[in-house]
Amino acid sequence: MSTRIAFLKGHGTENDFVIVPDPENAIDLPPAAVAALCDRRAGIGGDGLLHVVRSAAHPEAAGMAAEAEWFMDYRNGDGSIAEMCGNGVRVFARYLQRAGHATEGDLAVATRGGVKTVHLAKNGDVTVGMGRAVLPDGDVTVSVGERSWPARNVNMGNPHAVAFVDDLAHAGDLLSPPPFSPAAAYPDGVNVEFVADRGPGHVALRVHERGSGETRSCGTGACAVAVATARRDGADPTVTGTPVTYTVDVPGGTLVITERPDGEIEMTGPAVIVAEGEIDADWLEAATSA
Ligand SMILES: N[C@@H](CCC[C@H](N)C(=O)O)C(=O)O
Repeated sequence: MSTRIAFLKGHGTENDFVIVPDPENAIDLPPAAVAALCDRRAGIGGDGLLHVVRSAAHPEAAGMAAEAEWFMDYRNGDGSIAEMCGNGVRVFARYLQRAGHATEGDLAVATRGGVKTVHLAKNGDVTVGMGRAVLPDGDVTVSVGERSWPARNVNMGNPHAVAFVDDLAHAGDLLSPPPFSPAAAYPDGVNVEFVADRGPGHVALRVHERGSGETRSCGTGACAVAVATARRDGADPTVTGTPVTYTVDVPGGTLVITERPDGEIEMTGPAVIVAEGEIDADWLEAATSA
């Protein structure tokens, strides 16, 4: 009988993840294994994978172990590595709570983007301190078919291009990454958000994620959108001392983003575990070497 590997499935505003608990970092997860697990037809299916490892057991996180017991080793659906995943870290915290490693209240989680504080609320919402946005200078353009838009370059630990559009349908089918220029703006690729106004302090987005394609939500993307919209609207809490909050509708739900006067950004939304089961290790090995 083949070995079995435990997994769970979860989502945050329908940004969905395969969760692989592996406290001692004993499971080999090369990019092909991650892509096989995230495959929606031949695998379990997910926009990405959350490898749950004790910080002390992972070479990229050992330096954060004193601050955060657990490391979110996040992978995109194509197996590539990303610096940060905002919905992922909220689902990661929900998993830790379910597994008895965390309780309601605050929890520190190590990520490639540094240690993040996550708050598990009584009402089921999960809030994460996402850190500060960086807005590099320089004009960026993104395009879809014949249309192109100026975009705001926003770094949330990972790269984003935020384009304001009249109609979200103008983003087309988003079956391939929207071209951008100049190429030097994003040497490692980019997540592209298309944003439409819905009312005061209220926007809606569609997103094409680097390494995952169009997804139903992107937490770092929603934060990038909130900051880009605030600056477009002439609001900068670090200058005025007044926090700014945006409701961001994503295809899979709603996220609430607040930028505080110290520049720190908080994101709140749901995080749900929907299933758990076992992966057949023989299948995974075969799928990985195929
Ligand atoms: N869905 C995530 C972002 C995941 C990483 C992204 N695809 C990248 O490559 O930067 C989120 O919720 O932030």
